[in-house]
Amino acid sequence: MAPNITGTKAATLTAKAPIPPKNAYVTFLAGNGDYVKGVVGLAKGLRKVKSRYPLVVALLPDVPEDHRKILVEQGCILKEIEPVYPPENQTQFAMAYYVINYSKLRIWEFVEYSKMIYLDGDIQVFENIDHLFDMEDGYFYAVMDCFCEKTWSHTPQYKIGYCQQCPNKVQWPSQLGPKPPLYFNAGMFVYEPSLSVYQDLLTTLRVTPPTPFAEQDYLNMYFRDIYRPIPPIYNLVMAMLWRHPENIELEKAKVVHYCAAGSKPWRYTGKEENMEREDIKMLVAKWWDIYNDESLDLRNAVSISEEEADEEKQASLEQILAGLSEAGVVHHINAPSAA
Ligand SMILES: O=c1ccn([C@@H]2O[C@H](COP(=O)(O)OP(=O)(O)O)[C@@H](O)[C@H]2O)c(=O)[nH]1
Ligand SMILES: OC[C@H]1O[C@H](O[C@@H]2[C@@H](O)[C@H](O)[C@@H](O)[C@H](O)[C@@H]2O)[C@H](O)[C@@H](O)[C@H]1O
Ligand SMILES: [Mn+2]
Repeated sequence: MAPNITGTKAATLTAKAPIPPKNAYVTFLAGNGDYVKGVVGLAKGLRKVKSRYPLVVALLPDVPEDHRKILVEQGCILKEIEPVYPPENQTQFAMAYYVINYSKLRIWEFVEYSKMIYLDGDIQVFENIDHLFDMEDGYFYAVMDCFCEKTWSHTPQYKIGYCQQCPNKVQWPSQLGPKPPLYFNAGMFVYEPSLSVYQDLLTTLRVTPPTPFAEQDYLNMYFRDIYRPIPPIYNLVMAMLWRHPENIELEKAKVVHYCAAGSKPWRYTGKEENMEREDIKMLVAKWWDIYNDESLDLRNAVSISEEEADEEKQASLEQILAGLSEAGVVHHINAPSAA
C-alpha cells in the first residue's frame, strides 16, 4: 500500500522541477563529397570558442559511413533525415545543387531542442555566439543578404541596381510595386523547432512554386512576418567585403560564411573573381588553422581538459594545505607507498 503523502511534501514531490531549455547548433550535410570537411571545421570551431551546446548534423542517407564516423569522433550528434523535394517545376535554381537544400526544412522536426542555431557547413564560428540563444522567443533571427552578386541577376532588384544593404543608393521605383521585404541569408538563423510549423512548412511547400534561391527564398516568404535582422557580425556573407565594405567591420566578424564563388576553404584555388584578395586569403587560412589544429579534435580536447581539471584540483589542494599550515594546523599526507 503506497504511503499516503499529503500537504507540502506531496506538492514538492509532484511539482516538477522546470525542465531547462535544451539548445543546440545544427548543420546540414548531403552527399559523399567534401562538405564533410566543412562540418568537421565547424565542430572544431565551436569547440575552440567553448560553446556550451552540441552540434547536431542533419544528414541525408547518401552521406557515407566513413564520413559519419569522422563526425561522431568529433562529438557531433547525427540525425538522418529524408530529403525534401520542391513540387515539380521548371525552375532554374541559382545553383543546380540548391534543390537538395530544401531538405534543411527537416530541422523543424527536432523538437527535443527548444531553440537551435542553424549554420551551413561552409560557415566558421570564430567567437562564441551562445548568447544568441537568449534572444526573445517567437521570432526568426538571421542576417540580411546582399543582391549584388551575379547569382542575383535573375531579379528585378539586381537589374535596377537596388540592394537592401544600401537602400538609398538606388530608390525602389514605385512602378515595380512595393519594395521587397527585408531578405535574409539562410546560411545561418536562430529558430525554434515545432511540429506544427514543420507540418505547415511541408504542406505549404507543396503549393509554392520553387524559385532560384530554393529553400532560402521559401524560408524568407514563410517567416517574413516574424523575421528579425541581426548584425552581419553573425553571418559575414563573403561578397559583402567587396559589395558593401562600408557595412562590414571584418575584425568584429564572429561568424564567417564562405559562400562566395570559389571561397570554400577545402576547394580554394584563389583563381575565381575576388579570391586573390588579402582578406579572403586571411579568412581561408583562419579556417584551415582550425581544421588542422589537432588539439581541437575531440579525442585530444577531452584529454587536455582532463589534464587541466587535474592541475586545477592539485592547485586547489595545495592552496587548502597552505591555508591550513598558515593556521598552524599540522597535516600529514601519507607518502605514496613505495610498492
Ligand atoms: O553537396 C552539398 C551541397 C550543400 N550541402 C549543405 O548545404 C549547405 C548550403 O549549400 P552552400 O553552402 O553550398 O550554399 P551557399 O551558401 O554557398 O550558397 C552547405 O553549407 C552544406 O551544409 C552539402 O552538405 N552538400
Ligand atoms: O539554397 C540556396 C542557398 O542560398 C544562400 O546562398 C547564398 C549564395 O548563393 C551566395 O553566393 C549568394 O551571393 C547569396 O546571396 C546567397 O544567399 C545560402 O547561403 C545557402 O545556405 C542556401 O540557402
Ligand atoms: Mn553556405
